[in-house]
Amino acid sequence: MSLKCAVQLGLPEAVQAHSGPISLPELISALSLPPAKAPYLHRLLRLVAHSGFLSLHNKLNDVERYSLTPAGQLLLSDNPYNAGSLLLAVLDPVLTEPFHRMSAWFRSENDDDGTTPFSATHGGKMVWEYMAMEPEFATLFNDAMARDSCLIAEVVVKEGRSAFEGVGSLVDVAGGTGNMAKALAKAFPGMSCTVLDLPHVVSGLEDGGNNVKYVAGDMFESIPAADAVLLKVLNVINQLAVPTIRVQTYGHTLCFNQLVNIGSRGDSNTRLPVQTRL
Ligand SMILES: C[S@@+](CC[C@H](N)C(=O)[O-])C[C@H]1O[C@@H](n2cnc3c(N)ncnc32)[C@H](O)[C@@H]1O
Repeated sequence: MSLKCAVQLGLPEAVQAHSGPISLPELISALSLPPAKAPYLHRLLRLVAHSGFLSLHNKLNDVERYSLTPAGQLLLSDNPYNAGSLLLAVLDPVLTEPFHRMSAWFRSENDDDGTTPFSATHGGKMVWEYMAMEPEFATLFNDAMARDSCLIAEVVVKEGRSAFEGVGSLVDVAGGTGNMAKALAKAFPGMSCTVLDLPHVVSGLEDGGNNVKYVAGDMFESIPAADAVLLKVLNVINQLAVPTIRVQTYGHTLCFNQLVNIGSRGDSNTRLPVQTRL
């Protein structure tokens, strides 16, 4: 929550904009905060530094100064790999409120009606159902995931290159707005990529060039045929479902435990015999 506050205040940008490490009084002024808040900002800075996002420089003339660490640079809003938007999305009350209900949920005996802490908080709606009906939060969340994909895609392309050799077609299941697929299609021009996601996420998105296309659908109903399936965020599927997919459907993992071989191209659509309960 301290980090969320720092991001909302624009602290990373203010630290970055200063020529050299910045002091508390200089930050108070750069952020246009009331001078009386200085002791509290000092505590916040200490916490953010302790978490590894700021470096605390040796006291020069008894003045503490701060600069961004490499992790802190990821919080800058103009960083293409910005992680601040993901932070703001996951710490939005829409997603944090349900955690306040978890103990009550554990104690309740009506689990078989499918209620989750999220649905108990949000009028009975499951998370993706909620997003389909709340475009403002869905945009915040989808943009955050898209930014995250830029960072992860670069690592995957660099470190996991060999896993894609011989893959002519790939479907990114629950691929969001398609940044991962676009990055893979760019890195492997011979591979055609399909992004499967729910209609409210992909409808209206333009196919990204010759080798990226979007398919609106439900992964629990069918998945377009392809050489390989990419599941970037496994916890989209509940913990019980993941082994089910590996064992019953594909059996063999190709890459960073989220790319799964589904056999030869041209297979008929694959069904996942699982249900999500997020
Ligand atoms: C945590 S996001 C991950 C998005 C993307 N894979 C990424 O890592 O940036 C989970 C995605 O799963 C999608 N999703 C949830 N249930 C789905 C379903 N039944 N069928 C297809 N997509 C689904 C959501 O719309 C959302 O885009």
